[in-house]
Amino acid sequence: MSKPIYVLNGPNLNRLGTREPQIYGSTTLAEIETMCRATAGGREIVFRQSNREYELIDWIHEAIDQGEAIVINPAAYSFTSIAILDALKMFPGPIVELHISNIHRREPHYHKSYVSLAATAVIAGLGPQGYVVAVKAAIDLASR
Ligand SMILES: O=C(O)[C@]1(O)C[C@H](CCCOc2ccccc2)[C@@H](O)[C@H](O)C1
Repeated sequence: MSKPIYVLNGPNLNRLGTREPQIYGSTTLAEIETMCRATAGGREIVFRQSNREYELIDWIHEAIDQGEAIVINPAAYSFTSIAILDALKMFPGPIVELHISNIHRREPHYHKSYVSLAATAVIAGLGPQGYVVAVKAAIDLASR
């Protein structure tokens, strides 16, 4: 029995589809969750979002004990949170960092992600479909 893939989402992503569609598209986080579950090929997906740093850290700890891979869109915490980086460095399996937008083509404060220092792979700029690519990549990396 394989262990779940954790798909974790950081601050403000609960507002996807309501603002800035020119940057993030009009797909809601609930629709993205459905896309991820449809991609998982029967594997369990744990899909969560929080605006609280400590909650994301608690879920990373849960994944350390119970998960096979992590897909994470840390949102703005990518660029600020050493605490999330430290938690991810404890995770033994593959980590795919995911950003809907191409953060490297945006404002300079979005260019350096601490999370990338722990990520196996980084996907940025594919829009909401990037979550599907990230889940597929996580499953592949976990099977190697
Ligand atoms: O492109 C991404 O996925 C980001 O992680 C999204 C973050 C923003 C989270 C979503 O913020 C929203 C703002 C307005 C409407 C909907 C979402 C942003 O801070 C990162 O630089 C890139």
